[in-house]
Amino acid sequence: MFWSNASIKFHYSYRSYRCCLTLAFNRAFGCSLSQATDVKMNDPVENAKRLAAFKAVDNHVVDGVIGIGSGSTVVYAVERLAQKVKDEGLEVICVPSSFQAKQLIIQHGLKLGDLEMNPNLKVTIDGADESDHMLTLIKGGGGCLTQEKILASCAEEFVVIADYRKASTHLGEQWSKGIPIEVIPSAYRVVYQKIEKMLGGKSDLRMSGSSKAGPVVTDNGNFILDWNFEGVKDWKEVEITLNMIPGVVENGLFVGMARKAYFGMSDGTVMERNV
Ligand SMILES: O=C[C@H](O)[C@H](O)[C@H](O)COP(=O)(O)O
Repeated sequence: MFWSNASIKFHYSYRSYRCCLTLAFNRAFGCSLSQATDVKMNDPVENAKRLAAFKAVDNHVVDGVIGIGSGSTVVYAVERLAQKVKDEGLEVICVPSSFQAKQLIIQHGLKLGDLEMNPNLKVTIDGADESDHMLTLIKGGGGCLTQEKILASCAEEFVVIADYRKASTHLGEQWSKGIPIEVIPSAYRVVYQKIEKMLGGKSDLRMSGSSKAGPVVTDNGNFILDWNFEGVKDWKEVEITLNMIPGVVENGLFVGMARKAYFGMSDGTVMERNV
């Protein structure tokens, strides 16, 4: 690789900037940069996710089978679970909702289960893209929703963890990317047309971005449509209508499933919502 003088200069000044930052950090807090990974926790959103996740695990996880959702907030829940297994001898079997969740469970040395062996879950802990005041959720922003909904449906308790940006009064207040809908690839076009005809709004086939040409492919080998809804009054009806369209595998509306949510706030507190 050939570097220009300008990029070399930038590289070295960035390195020395990082170095100074590390030293200043170590002096100020008496710990290494690795302990403070961590600097990430200086990010109010990451900190909020972590607070919510830790509190949910502390309040809801007991020995037994636990459903593990997907996304960036769940990372902290798994971290906390692993701590509790190590420090308190908690005995859990973790059932993943995605490839990502499975990797997290394995990386933390937790016991991995599946729905075939462990169909009854004590609790499922999962993130959300948005929640209204009744804990109606939009999920699937990260492409995982079908297994998540299955795990939520198999659990005695379904607990949501999220940061403050996800807590709305009505869906669509903060989340502008629509309702994710997992579809059989060959049917995406007809599903798209039917949704438009039956419910209005517009759908977009979710594309992969720069790392792969073409659409996002889910863990199940399907595509995702993001439906930009308008004027919805009854979310349960919409959830059912979407799932009745041939070719739809599942949609990211979770209606009446969650009874408890923890939202980490920017001031370091955790807001709890129950329904
Ligand atoms: O597809 C992804 C899942 O539904 C996630 O739970 C949701 O997108 C929330 O993810 P995050 O915790 O990263 O905000």
